[in-house]
Amino acid sequence: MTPTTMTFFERFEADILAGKKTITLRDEAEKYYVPGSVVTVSTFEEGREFCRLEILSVEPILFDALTDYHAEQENMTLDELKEVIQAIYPGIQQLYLISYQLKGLLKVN
Ligand SMILES: CC(=O)Nc1ccn([C@H]2C[C@H](O)[C@@H](CO)O2)c(=O)n1
Repeated sequence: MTPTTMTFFERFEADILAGKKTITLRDEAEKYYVPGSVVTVSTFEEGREFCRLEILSVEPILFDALTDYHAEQENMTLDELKEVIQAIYPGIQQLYLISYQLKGLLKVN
């Protein structure tokens, strides 16, 4: 079944809404997103919905193949990006690069 939701750590919300963060790198468990589908995005911490994203592509990529270009799309340096990924997924090699575009903001209650 096509996933319809995605979570992000709250600290990345502003960058996503500003269009500064246009990819995310996830593990095996999140490789099932479907290009063309739209997902509702909420914060991991509180489950607060804040936007909708259209999934543009999902591609496998190895941790060791990450470059400055990927970091730029995450609005980070490559060192920062690698540190973030290792903190979330210790020791991971196989990642999935999910690119997306902002489809709409969700109203704050
Ligand atoms: C909250 C959750 O379930 N998982 C993740 C995994 C990754 N991210 C962010 C962190 C980096 O910007 C990229 C690369 O992994 O994606 C996230 O916000 N939440």
